[in-house]
Amino acid sequence: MPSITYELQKTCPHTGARAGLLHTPHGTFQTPMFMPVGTQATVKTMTPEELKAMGSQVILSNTYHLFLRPGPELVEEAGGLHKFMNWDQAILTDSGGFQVFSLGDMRKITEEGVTFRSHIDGSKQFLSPEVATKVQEQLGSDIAMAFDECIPYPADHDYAKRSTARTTRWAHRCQEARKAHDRQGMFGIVQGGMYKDLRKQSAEELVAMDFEGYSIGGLSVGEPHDLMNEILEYTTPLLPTNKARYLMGVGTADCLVEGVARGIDMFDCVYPTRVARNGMAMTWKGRLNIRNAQFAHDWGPLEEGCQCYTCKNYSRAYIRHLYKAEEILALRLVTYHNLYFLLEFMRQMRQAILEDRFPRFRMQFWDSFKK
Ligand SMILES: Nc1nc2c(CCNCC3CCCC3)c3[nH]c(NCCc4ccccc4)nc3cc2c(=O)[nH]1
Ligand SMILES: [Zn+2]
Repeated sequence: MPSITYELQKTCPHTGARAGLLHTPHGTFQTPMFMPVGTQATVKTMTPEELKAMGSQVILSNTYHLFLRPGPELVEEAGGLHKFMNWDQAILTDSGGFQVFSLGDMRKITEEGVTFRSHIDGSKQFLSPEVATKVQEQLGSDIAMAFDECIPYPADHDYAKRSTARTTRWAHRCQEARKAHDRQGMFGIVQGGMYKDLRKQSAEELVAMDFEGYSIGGLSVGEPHDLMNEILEYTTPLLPTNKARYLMGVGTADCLVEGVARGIDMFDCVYPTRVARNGMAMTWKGRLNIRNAQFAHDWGPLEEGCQCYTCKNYSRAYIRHLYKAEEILALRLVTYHNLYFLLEFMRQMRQAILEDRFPRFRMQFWDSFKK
């Protein structure tokens, strides 16, 4: 019995949207689901209790960052990530590919793997399918990601073809290197750039390797939303319906609703937590920067009707004051609201799918969402 199983509950008859459950060794979570990002073994400014209170059931952490600091050995000594950070629900770790490739010219890619300089102390480091697989086993996440190259945008067909073929060979090496199938699942990551022929080949070859789930990588890398949706529309149906699909790096309401409409079950993004630290609050009508002078005398909540801890206890005027005074509580209150907003957004989409009214939900969203 694999450690990760997806249970399909309902598919929307008009779109590709679906609702389901993902069963993991650390509990089951509902899909579609947004996964808050905890890069360095913490979702910045939030405690595990607050994350649970807002309904978060799965969080992300990262091989790249934890490999460099504090090192997988220390986390292993703690008994794994769950014990280290006191989180007893599901954890998904990214394989570090994306972060290394975002280092730009501080890295060198070969068939063997990637050598790069640590962004912390400039030391020479090496990541490969084997190293990334071992580190994720030491971290003890419930879901690990295969080690891949996220192809930049734009990229020509020849580069995308060669890179995707290497990512497929790397995926096979990850499968070969795994030793913890019983307690850790691994997702294959579909690449192929913006080329449908390469997406098809990547998906088919990864599906043949029988991963516990599949990510669609190489998107949300600066391409227009229409192009992302076109690639999603083409690629998702190539993946098995009895396994979860995870779109990496997507975390704004407009992209989430279109990803759900095309059959995506899981999403992650640093966006809600990152922009919160800059005063940006996410709302059903778009986003607002609370530091703006227009909110100085605004005694209402960040968002009318929001049931989150922040909106039930604090005014826009107070939160604006906290930002102006550079008070740490400001970061916590907007982070809480942004994560709650996205989790609530996913809950409402899931409910709409289960009640056969997702197309109406999607239309109403677009009617009220201003860019
Ligand atoms: N392995 C892998 N990871 C990818 C990621 C990282 C996903 N979050 C990982 C977490 C683990 C820890 C850190 C993040 C991506 N993130 C994005 N877009 C984010 C765009 C964005 C960036 C900043 C703000 C807003 C949007 N595209 C991605 C593609 C890939 C990919 O192909 N392969
Ligand atoms: Zn709120």
